Amino acid sequence: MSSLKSAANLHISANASACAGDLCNFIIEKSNEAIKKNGFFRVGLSGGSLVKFLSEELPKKNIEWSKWKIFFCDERHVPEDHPECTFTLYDKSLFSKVGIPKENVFKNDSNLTVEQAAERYEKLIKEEFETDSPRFDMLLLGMGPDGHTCSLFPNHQLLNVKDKIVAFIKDSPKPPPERITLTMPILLNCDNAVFCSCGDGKKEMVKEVLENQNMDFPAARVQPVKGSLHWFMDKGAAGLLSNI
Ligand SMILES: O=C(O)[C@H](O)[C@@H](O)[C@H](O)[C@H](O)COP(=O)(O)O
Repeated sequence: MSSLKSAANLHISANASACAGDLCNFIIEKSNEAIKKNGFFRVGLSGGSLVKFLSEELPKKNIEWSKWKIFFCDERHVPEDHPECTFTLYDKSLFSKVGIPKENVFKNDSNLTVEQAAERYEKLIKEEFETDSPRFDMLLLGMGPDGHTCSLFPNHQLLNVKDKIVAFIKDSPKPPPERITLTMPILLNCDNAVFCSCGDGKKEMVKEVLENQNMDFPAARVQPVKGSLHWFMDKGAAGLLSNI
């Protein structure tokens, strides 16, 4: 089996700021391709450090925001005024600045139970994509120090969910505990799975995932079947990779 590192497109920048710039240039290139082909760019965003990277760089770019349809790869199931709500973090630092139409951002409904919220979000995605097997143009992913991505954590039964597009978790090892998340089959059925991981603190896990392809770690399992895999990193996160 070829290593994931050889299958992935590696983009290694000098530092996190350069990585954010390279990532956003790539996102715009792919968004323009998707808009030209389908009229829209349908993208899933993760939380964490990605919020800062995208919010710092994307407002500087010339983007047809009315052609973007934004979903969340995962979302903490908390009220919108909660400091950990990924939608609100993006809304304050990005959406409110670029004037993306509100109807183009598909957010969680925290007034429901987490079970109901997952069901609602799955229905929303199926309706928007007009199919029961939606294929995102791009999923923007982070990787935690434990190798999780979205809200798919190591040794968690959620990793094996195959009959759902969106699932819920009530015992997330990364707080807050209740979240909704895209499932692995959706991550594998997208045109571009794009990880962004920066900082020395990620280098051991980056090696485990990309070089050792240790499938205990969810991020190692993300290799789109008919799509492309991209890893945007700074030198710190890529520090233990050989022959790069
Ligand atoms: O909402 C979340 O918590 C994220 O979606 C989560 O999956 C994140 O992407 C990773 O934890 C990496 O986060 P960092 O990039 O901040 O390390």
